[in-house]
Amino acid sequence: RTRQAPPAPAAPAPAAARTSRPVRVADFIDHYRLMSADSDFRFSEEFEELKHVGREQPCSAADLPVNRPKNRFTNILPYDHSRYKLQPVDDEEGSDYINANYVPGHNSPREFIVTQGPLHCTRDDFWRMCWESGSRAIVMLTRCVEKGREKCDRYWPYDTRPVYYGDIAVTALNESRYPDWTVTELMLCRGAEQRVLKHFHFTTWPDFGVPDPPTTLARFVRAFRERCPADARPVVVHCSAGVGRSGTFITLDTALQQLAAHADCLDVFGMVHAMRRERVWMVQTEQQYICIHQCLVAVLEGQDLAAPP
Ligand SMILES: CNC(=O)[C@H](Cc1ccc(NS(=O)(=O)O)cc1)NC(=O)[C@H](Cc1ccc(O)cc1)NC(=O)OC(C)(C)C
Repeated sequence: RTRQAPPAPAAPAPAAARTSRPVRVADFIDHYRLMSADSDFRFSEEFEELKHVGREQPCSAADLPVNRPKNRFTNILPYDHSRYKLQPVDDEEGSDYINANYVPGHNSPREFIVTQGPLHCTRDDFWRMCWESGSRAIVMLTRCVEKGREKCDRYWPYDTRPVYYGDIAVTALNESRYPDWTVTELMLCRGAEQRVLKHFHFTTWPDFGVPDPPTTLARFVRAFRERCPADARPVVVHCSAGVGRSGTFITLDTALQQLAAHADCLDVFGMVHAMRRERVWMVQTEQQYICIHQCLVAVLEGQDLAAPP
């Protein structure tokens, strides 16, 4: 009787894609040196692992014909499961739609509402989102025009005269200008209700790039946290597409709050992985991913990153 060969061992299951890569704070500076060696070779490898995260999720609302004109870019659409929904208006199809997603931060799984730079035709929806979400802060990370291209509508007043966006009146109360950002206090009025909202506008961050020097971003994050209302309401964050610069800002803000809370580890990979499950391409470029690490190294080295007074 011929002996049958034993069955071949089952092929090893493919290594489950990692969702986190925590680094001990005590080792972070050495970790940065290792990752950046050989022209950032290991940063490139790690960033590449994030490429497809979340991309299998549907964006059916964004794809509706009535909503297509509301998207600034054809390839930056909000996933259905995490999209911000406006209060529907009567039975108007698409009236609950805006290109925006909830994204987690240090303080809550829905700490941020990340959105595209408003279009002229969506700026009333943008203010409705700010009002209905109860937000008390907007972080803007693009200029309205960059290299001759419109990146974002001028959706807030140029001076102190009130401007209506739909049924919401917005009035600029005061403005503080610094070399790399401007903070404006805005009064919002809807019916008999009034509320103050702070607008933090970073003005020197080139699209697809990083601030120069990168640590300017850490200064801005500090300035934002020092002046942001300390409550649980969502912070609205946008750039032009609402993915690259917005994701970079949120990741650094989250990591700096973890350091301030004396965390033992930092998991930048895990933060970006979690954000990309909620919105596409959060932290868009490898340089932005490295910039986050450079800011964290500067903070750990004790560099003076005090925000301006
Ligand atoms: C590389 N550029 C882009 O992908 C931008 C969207 C985008 C993403 C991120 C950022 N940076 S930001 O998030 O930091 O603001 C700006 C713009 N998309 C477009 O320009 C897309 C074209 C495109 C590019 C790349 C791609 O893989 C698929 C389609 N163009 C486009 O949507 O054209 C319109 C505006 C006329 C409708």
